[in-house]
Amino acid sequence: MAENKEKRILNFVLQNAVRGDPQSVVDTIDTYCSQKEWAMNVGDEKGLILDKIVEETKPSVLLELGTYCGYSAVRIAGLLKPGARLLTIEFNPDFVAIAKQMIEFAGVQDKVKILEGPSETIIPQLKKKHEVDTLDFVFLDHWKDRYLPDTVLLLVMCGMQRKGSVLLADNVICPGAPEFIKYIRNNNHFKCTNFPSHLEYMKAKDAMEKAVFLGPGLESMC
Ligand SMILES: O=C(NC/C=C/[C@H]1O[C@@H](Sc2ccncc2)[C@H](O)[C@@H]1O)c1cc([N+](=O)[O-])cc(O)c1O
Ligand SMILES: [Mg+2]
Repeated sequence: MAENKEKRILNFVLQNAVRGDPQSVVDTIDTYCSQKEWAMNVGDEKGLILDKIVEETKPSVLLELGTYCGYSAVRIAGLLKPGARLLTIEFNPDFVAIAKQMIEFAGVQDKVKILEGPSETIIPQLKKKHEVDTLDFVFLDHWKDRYLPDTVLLLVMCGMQRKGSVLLADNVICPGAPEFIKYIRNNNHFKCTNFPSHLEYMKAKDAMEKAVFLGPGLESMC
């Protein structure tokens, strides 16, 4: 495979991080991407917001959309209680290969399963093929124009959101996900909170949006 930025990030981790230590892998990626080559990891500043929300949610079954190099999968997995599992969807096979090695080096392969393919195909398979009943936590960090359709897909699939399920979306300012924000903030089945921050490794403003599902309510969602 051609040498590319993602391969260089992985090699930097393999040569500089501590095997089996998720925090070391995360810190090493942050060092590389803040000093050598920018990359679209959630990063250290927004990563702390992600950590806090994962820790307070105490999730057992989690879904991530957009694995990329595996930075947030490793970061999240390092916080999970025994038996909790993270499914992460990635459709670019090159990124799947990088993320797989990143996750294995960090020693969290027993907590993380990469599902290769586009979210619109994989989400409808979660229940039957991947034995998902409901999701406790969903991290949206893939193509920004997929945030809304995939959120609706998760809802429509019934039972994919139990009362108290948490959706956390990266980049709601930069690059932005305006249709998703408009929908989720006007949907009275969700309680939304915005977390202002900055674009990873940059000074530009960004934010994350947390949306807690309040349950289907009278007019059932299913
Ligand atoms: O574009 C961004 N993220 C898109 C991420 C995309 C990731 O998800 C899949 S797409 C997919 C599609 C369907 N199903 C699964 C994965 C891609 O192969 C990539 O691994 C982004 C851009 C900036 N930025 O500053 O430009 C900053 C960020 O934090 C970002 O997350
Ligand atoms: Mg992002």
